[in-house]
Amino acid sequence: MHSAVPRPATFQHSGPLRGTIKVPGDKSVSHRAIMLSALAVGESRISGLLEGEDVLATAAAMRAMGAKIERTGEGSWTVHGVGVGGLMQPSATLDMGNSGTSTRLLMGLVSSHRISATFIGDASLSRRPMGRVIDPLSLMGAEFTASPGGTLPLMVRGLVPAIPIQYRLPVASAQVKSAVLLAGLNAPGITEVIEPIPTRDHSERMLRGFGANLSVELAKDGVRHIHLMGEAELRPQNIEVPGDPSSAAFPIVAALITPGSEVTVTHVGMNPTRNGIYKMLEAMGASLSYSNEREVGGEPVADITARHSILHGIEVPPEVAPSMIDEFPILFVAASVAQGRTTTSGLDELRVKESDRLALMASGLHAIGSVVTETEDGLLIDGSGGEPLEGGAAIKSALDHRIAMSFAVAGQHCYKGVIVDDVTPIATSFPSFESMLMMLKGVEGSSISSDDFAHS
Ligand SMILES: O=C(O)C1=C[C@@H](OP(=O)(O)O)[C@@H](O)[C@H](O)C1
Ligand SMILES: C=C(OP(=O)(O)O)C(=O)O
Repeated sequence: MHSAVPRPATFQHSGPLRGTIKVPGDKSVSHRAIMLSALAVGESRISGLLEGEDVLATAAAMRAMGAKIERTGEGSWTVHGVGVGGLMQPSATLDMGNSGTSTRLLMGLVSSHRISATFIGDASLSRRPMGRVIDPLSLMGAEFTASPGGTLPLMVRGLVPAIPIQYRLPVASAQVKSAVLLAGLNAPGITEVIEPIPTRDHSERMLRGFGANLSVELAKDGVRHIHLMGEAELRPQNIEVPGDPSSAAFPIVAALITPGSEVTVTHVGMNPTRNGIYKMLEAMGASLSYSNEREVGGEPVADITARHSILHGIEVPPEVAPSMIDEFPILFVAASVAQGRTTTSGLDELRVKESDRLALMASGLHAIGSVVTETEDGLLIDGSGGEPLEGGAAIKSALDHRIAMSFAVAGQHCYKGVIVDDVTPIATSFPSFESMLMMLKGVEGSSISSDDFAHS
């Protein structure tokens, strides 16, 4: 897990950002690739895996439950699965670090195996609500002993045979959907998840790719019904993980707000359940172009070119939220330098991520001179109209990688730069973020720390 020693860094404005980069593999797809490979019978090969701390926590947990997982090269991994139903009793607690996805999806897997597991995590993860997965998994027969408020540390005891259920998601969450489906893999009969608001569908795509009997029916009212036949036998696969659209959003917004910039990010996942940020940036006037559109590992991908653009404020429709749920922090940065007001609502979920992202973005943007109003479920931002913000403030990243990266990008548009008090959380999802930013800025020696370039 990431070092307990905080590392501050200063991010200054620069000349144009230029270049072509590839961002690391998609975090959601990487977690699922490890988990499903570990449940297949035989050897799967994964390329382009995100080697960030969150995914490494998933890999360590699957190893502790019997899968053989090896790194064979940069981003290249082989996994010998144990078969659905074959997970073994872990001998120690499972440390999930900072990762909500690892925790919730693995709680699902353990729930339908004859094993028990204790999950622990860092201070941020230990505050996040697990009741949303405890509820359906209890209906499937698993037993839980959780900390007050349904938080970590918690213990799960699985049941075999688990009870297949029909479950309507009370919250738009791909993690809850996936936890139920993964538990359903080893339950006799059909597990059905009813999804009133669509969320990222990587689990559905990949389960089908591994040979599970899964169907999705779109009812007349637009509600998705996902059926999975349990006691599945998964066949090993070769999986290529697309680049993470959530990570790509940071260099893309940096290019959009920095005069003279042109940046291309290749091989970016363009799954329609994930690309809301790009749609909203375009609605704000962003110059984005897409090329080399193709399919990789069952997911659409494209190369995206972003050119500096005059952005204007918009009203973000709340129904777009699930398709860009992790991108609001960086959207707020774009909004803070746009012309006019950007309005967001329906974002209660942002309060239970790695941090309360509404509160932290509001206070941080205010501290660097942006005009922000925090509401119960969103932010209203009156942009600077392209003028740089004052900057100069020290921002708390609060164990939240996306807060750290958002303010690193905001530093690009501040007279006095931005100090991020701790950039170590960035390693959970985008370990090469700082060197990538320096490369685009044209700063020599991409391994020097951002403290160094701040004074160069
Ligand atoms: O299923 C996933 O891989 C994820 C789902 C989302 O969480 P919720 O399910 O809590 O919305 C997202 O915020 C997270 O980064 C990854
Ligand atoms: C919310 C996130 O991840 P997780 O829930 O897996 O911690 C994220 O990556 O922004």
